[in-house]
Amino acid sequence: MKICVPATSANLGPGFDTLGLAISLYNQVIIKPSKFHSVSLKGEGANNPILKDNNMFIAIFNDFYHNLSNKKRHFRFEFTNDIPLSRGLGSSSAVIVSAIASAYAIEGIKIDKNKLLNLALAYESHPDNITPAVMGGFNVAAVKDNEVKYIKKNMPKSLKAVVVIPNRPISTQLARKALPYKYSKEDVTFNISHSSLLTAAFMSEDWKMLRIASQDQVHQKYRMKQMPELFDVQKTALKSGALMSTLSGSGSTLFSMAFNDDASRIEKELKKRFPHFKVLTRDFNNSGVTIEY
Ligand SMILES: Nc1ncnc2c1ncn2[C@@H]1O[C@H](COP(=O)(O)OP(=O)(O)O)[C@@H](O)[C@H]1O
Ligand SMILES: N[C@@H](CCOP(=O)(O)O)C(=O)O
Repeated sequence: MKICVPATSANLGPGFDTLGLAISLYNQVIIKPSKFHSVSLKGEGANNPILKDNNMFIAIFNDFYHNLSNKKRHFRFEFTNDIPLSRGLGSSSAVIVSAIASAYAIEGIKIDKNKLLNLALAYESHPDNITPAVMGGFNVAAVKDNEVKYIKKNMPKSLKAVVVIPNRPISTQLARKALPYKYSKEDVTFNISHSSLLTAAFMSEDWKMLRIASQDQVHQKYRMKQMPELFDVQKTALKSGALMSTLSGSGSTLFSMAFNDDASRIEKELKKRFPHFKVLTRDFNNSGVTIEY
């Protein structure tokens, strides 16, 4: 059985805890019945002791598996991770979503994607990564009575994501604590207007509007000053023709969106200016988590 889940970029500037989209960069796990419990890791985090000794995927999988099954079985888990850890590309959401999906799949129980999303919400309270991780595409999401209410739009093939992944992580938990407790009415109004405009721009495919609509006053400046080079990355991406360039989730990745024809020039420029960071160009993902039995 094979589960594949995409990376996600949340917030998209002003849409704090609300907007997110899925990128064609994946974590994959193959699970096989086995005589003993065993784990193999390839790719991101392969040498990280946390993933070997205290793996969040295995813990969540076990929570669900023990509730769903009355059999005592052991498994071999073969992970191939392309989503970097704590870089703002939704690695924790990918783990949560794929672990829950795996526990159902290994028991042969079909799980509706809406149910999967709401189960994932118990592990990550903000819905902006888990929604695109499950559904794919661009999503606007809110939580009401422990349920995610969302609207999805498929991303067109004419656009690409260009991501700049720094060599240092930022923990989402700590980055959330770094934000102010209170905001001025001006900042709140700024974000409501820009987030609404951004959503309308995605829905109507008015891509030229993104540069203005993706501005934010609520989280980026507080987080990016911990890694001031990120301001230069953002400026370089926009100067090279990106439609928008925003801190991906809580960072440290900078996400930019561009027309296909502009993406390779933007990638080249970013690689030249920031040789110590990883720069990737990817399509968007519209299918979300996939399960192969
Ligand atoms: N492939 C993985 N396997 C197991 N746990 C993971 C994996 N990727 C991330 N995690 C867990 O998620 C944490 C990172 O979460 P977080 O700081 O929210 O980063 P991100 O911005 O990438 O979502 C890691 O410290 C680890 O506990
Ligand atoms: N809205 C959240 C998004 C966190 O995304 P991640 O990919 O950094 O986990 C936030 O901004 O805290």
